[in-house]
Amino acid sequence: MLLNLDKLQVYFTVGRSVLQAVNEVDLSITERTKTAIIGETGCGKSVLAAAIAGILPDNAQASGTITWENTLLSPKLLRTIRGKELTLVPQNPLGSLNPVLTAGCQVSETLARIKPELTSAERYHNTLELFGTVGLAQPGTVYRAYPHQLSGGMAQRVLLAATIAGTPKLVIADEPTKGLDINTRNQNVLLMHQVFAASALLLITHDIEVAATCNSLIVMYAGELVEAGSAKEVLKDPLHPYTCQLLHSHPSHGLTPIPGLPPDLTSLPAGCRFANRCALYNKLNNSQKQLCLTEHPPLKPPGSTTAVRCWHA
Ligand SMILES: Nc1ncnc2c1ncn2[C@@H]1O[C@H](COP(=O)(O)OP(=O)(O)OP(=O)(O)O)[C@@H](O)[C@H]1O
Ligand code: NI
Repeated sequence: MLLNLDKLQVYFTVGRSVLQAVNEVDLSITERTKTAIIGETGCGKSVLAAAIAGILPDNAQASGTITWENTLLSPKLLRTIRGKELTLVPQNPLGSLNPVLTAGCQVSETLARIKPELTSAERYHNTLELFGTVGLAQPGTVYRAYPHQLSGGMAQRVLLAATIAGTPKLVIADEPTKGLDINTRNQNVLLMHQVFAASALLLITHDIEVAATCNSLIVMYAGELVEAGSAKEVLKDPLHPYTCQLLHSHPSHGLTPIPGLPPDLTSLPAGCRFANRCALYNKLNNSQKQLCLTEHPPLKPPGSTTAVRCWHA
């Protein structure tokens, strides 16, 4: 097992209230698997990623256990693997590059940090090789180019070259396709799957088509996992009412918005967090509804490979 989360919990103290951003998340990621996380805005996707990468803000309090290759992921271990075996893909490629350094210099500097034993000639050579790996056609020209001379797509490739310099085992990408048109998005996703073929990928997205490119899919709602399973199965045959309604809110499935809003994370309901917006809830009898409103449903594997947090799914 590459990464394992056991009851990961993240709270924020905001003034006098406590905001439950991530609640008891259990999650396992094996080597080379591609996992997508989807869910509406504010459901805790980025906070979960930040907790794994150890970059939570100061007002966050985390609990639970994270293990990396079956060893407790201590701050010390995290310092040795971050930026190498565990890397993050930045959201805005052009903005993430230093405007006063050439593309080659930046990747070469990353290499110097990760592999201090390399000579500068070796770093130059390795950088050109990395540029080739990410599909940059004229590595020498790109090496000498400043960020403003690169297109968005080229900048993305330069950043990915820097990311694979450390031969990552896990790559976390938080909405890498945000704001891109469909063509660029498809190219980017394809490129990431090529470049990170040997790595595990945790891909946070709002985009169901992007999620469909992964093997596993995790659906989050109000800080919790509500459904987890194979991406193919979950997208074809969603079990949790939230997943069904989320998929139906997508343009390709009729654009039916989910009514209402997610609960306030500073005062969560005792029962199911989705009950007030749930289409299935409305079809239940009174005693079934009572269960939804009073008992918090556990995430249970209903016999198949998919796990669902719902009393009645
Ligand atoms: N530093 C912080 N202080 C207080 N609350 C925070 C902080 N960072 C995040 N939150 C809250 O934690 C919750 C989860 O936020 P998060 O950014 O993980 O959502 P998300 O699923 O990534 O949403 P989006 O899709 O919009 O990126 C939100 O309610 C957010 O307001
Ligand atoms: Ni986010």
